[in-house]
Amino acid sequence: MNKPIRIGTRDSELAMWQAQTVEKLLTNLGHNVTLVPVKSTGDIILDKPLYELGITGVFTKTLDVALLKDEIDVAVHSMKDVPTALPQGITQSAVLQRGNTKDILVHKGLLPEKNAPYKIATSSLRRKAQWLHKFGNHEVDDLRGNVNSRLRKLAESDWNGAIFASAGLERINLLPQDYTELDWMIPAPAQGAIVVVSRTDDAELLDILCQINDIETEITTYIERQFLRTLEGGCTAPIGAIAQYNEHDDTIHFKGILLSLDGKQKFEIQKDVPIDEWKKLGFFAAKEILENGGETLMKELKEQLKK
Ligand SMILES: NCc1[nH]cc(CCC(=O)O)c1CC(=O)O
Repeated sequence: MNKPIRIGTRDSELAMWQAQTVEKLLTNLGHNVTLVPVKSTGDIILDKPLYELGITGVFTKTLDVALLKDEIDVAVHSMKDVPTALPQGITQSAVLQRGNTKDILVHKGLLPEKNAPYKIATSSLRRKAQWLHKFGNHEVDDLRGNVNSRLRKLAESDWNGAIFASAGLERINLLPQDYTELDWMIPAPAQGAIVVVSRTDDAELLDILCQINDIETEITTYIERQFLRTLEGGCTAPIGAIAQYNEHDDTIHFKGILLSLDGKQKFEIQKDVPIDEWKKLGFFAAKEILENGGETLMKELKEQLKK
C-alpha cells in the first residue's frame, strides 16, 4: 500500500506496546505504518467498576468509532477486552501469537492461606469469584486503572496483594519480584492474546493483516470466546475459559468456568477433543453448563449486574 497504514491505539503503556508490536510486524513485511493514539472511555472513567459502565466494549468503543469514521485503518486490542460481537463493518483481521495466559498475584511477601486473614484487590468479577471460592473468608476490594496505576495503588495500600494478567506486566517489564502464578485460576477468554481489527470493506488491508495471523491462537481464542458468547448473552459475568492445543496427539484441551459473584456456586467443565472438533467445542461446553444449572445462575447474574 502507498498510504501509511494508520494503527489506532489506546495511549496506556500496555496498549502502546501492543500497537508497536503490530507496527513492527507490518514494517517487517515492508509496509509503511503510523501510530495514532486515541483516548478511550474505559481509561477516563476510573471511579466506577467496569461492569457498572454497562457496556462490555468500554475499551474498544472509541477505536471502533475512529475506524468507522476512517480516521484509522487498524485497531489493536487486548483480545479479552473485546466484546464477542464486533460492530457492523468491523472485522477481526488477525490474532497474534499468544503470550502468557496466566493470572498472577502480586504480593508484599505474605502468601495467601485459607484460614488466615488476607486482603486482595481486583476489579474483575471472574478473579474475585474464583478467589472467594477458594478463600471464602478473604476480603476482596475493587481496583481500577491501567496496570501502571494499579501497581502504584497496591504499593500505597494496605492490601496484601492484587491480581494481574501476567502478560500485561511482562510486556512492559513491570513484573515485580514478589509474585506468584495462580495456576488454579482459569483466565479470561482470550487472555494474553492481541487482536487486530479493521474495516470489513478494506480488502487490500485484510490480505496484508492475515499474514500476521497465528492460526493456533485464532482457534483457541475462538473456542474460548464461543464459550463466553454462548453463556453470557450480553452481560459481564464471572466466566473464565482456556483452550490449549496439544501437538503430540493433535487435540484441544479445554477448561471453562462460571461462578456466582460470591464464588459460592461454581460450574466447571473440562473437555479433551480431537482438533477437528474445535469449531463447536466452546458452544457444547457452554450448553452443558447451561443445562446443568448454569442457566438459572446466568439469570440471577443478569439481575444482579443490571444497572
Ligand atoms: N482488563 C485489563 C487488561 N486487558 C488486558 C490486560 C493484560 C493483557 C492480557 O490479559 O491479554 C489487562 C490487564 C490485566 O488484566 O491485568
